[in-house]
Amino acid sequence: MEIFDYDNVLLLPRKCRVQSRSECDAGIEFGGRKFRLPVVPANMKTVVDENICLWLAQNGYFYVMHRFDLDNVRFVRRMKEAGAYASISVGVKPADYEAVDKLAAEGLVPEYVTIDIAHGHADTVKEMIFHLKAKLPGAFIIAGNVGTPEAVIDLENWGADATKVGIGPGKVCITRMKTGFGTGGWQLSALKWCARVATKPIIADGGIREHGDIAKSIRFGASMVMVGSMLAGHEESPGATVEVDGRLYKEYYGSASDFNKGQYKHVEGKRILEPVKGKLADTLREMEEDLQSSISYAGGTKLADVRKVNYVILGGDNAGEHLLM
Ligand SMILES: NC(=O)C1=CN([C@@H]2O[C@H](COP(=O)(O)OP(=O)(O)OC[C@H]3O[C@@H](n4cnc5c(N)ncnc54)[C@H](OP(=O)(O)O)[C@@H]3O)[C@@H](O)[C@H]2O)C=CC1
Ligand SMILES: Nc1nc2c(ncn2[C@@H]2O[C@H](COP(=O)(O)O)[C@@H](O)[C@H]2O)c(=O)[nH]1
Repeated sequence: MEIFDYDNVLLLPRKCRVQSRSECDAGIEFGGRKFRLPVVPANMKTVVDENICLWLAQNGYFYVMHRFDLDNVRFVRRMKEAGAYASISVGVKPADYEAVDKLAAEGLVPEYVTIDIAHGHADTVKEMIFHLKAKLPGAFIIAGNVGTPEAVIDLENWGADATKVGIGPGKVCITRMKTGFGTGGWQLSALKWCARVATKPIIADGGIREHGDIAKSIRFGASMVMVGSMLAGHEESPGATVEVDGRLYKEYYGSASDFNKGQYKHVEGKRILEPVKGKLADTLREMEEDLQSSISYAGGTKLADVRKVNYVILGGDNAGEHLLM
């Protein structure tokens, strides 16, 4: 198997077919809705909050609300009252089952439910998928996180409508160091490996450091890309603002960090400071423009055209050109 990652792959251009990049559509259909970008901010407490999720929904973006210290029933009700779609996260513990039951009892069916646990290739996820299918039929179920084709096949067979791939490539992740496991350092080739067997959409989760990494994720099989650090640290981001040597930063911490958990137990995440980088809307607009450029370099007019390009691997044992024959 070829092993590579975002920083040692480049995509190869094809003859341009547009007069202007504005002709290129970076939008994506996902779970029955069309979104402006194949990008979803990570469902983390320092990346999204209720107001950001509502803004994203009302402005044509996909979002997944986090599941920490949150009343999912109240959140779904608020989104519905605002005329927006609801997209929540759940875990696999008794409190998560209770929340699902309450939603069902009140007739509040979220359009999207993400089962979000560290080791998503698990019977606990299978049981939650079955429960969601029974109690909230019609919800689009995303399940993860996983990092192998076997896991993608199992989750799909258990009923997941999309899978989330990425164990440990995140910027505040320490899973690799703490456990010796994961896709950190080879996330892009793990995505390619998983996408070969997937029959439903994949969300590539973690490790995006540049806007161009979004196009690379699409090339190797992602339908959607989950982004944490690059979408944290904005003026409206929920993390606390910290001043260091006269410069402003926002905190960004892992969901499995002691900062999120409130205790030091099974910690697999850390806290960092992200320089404050303006408004979220401006970053998303720039991502869209950059993706439109990517599509034009691919010789296409739509996102799926990026899937057709050749690529090179720079340096290392797998270095070379890879042509689609
Ligand atoms: N993408 C990634 O690489 C990672 C992401 N995270 C994020 O951190 C957050 C917290 O995750 P998580 O700790 O799973 O959530 P929870 O604390 O809600 O735990 C979910 C359930 O899974 C169990 N569990 C957790 N890790 C493992 C494991 N390695 N093997 C077996 N069972 C496990 C827990 O039990 P118990 O605690 O008793 O073991 C619990 O029953 C999530 O948002 C998750 O996405 C965390 C780590 C890696
Ligand atoms: N191993 C851990 N992974 C975590 C934790 N909290 C979140 N995450 C994952 O990271 C991505 C975001 O990655 P980034 O590179 O874009 O910053 C997020 O979506 C989760 O999957 C954690 O505590 N430990």
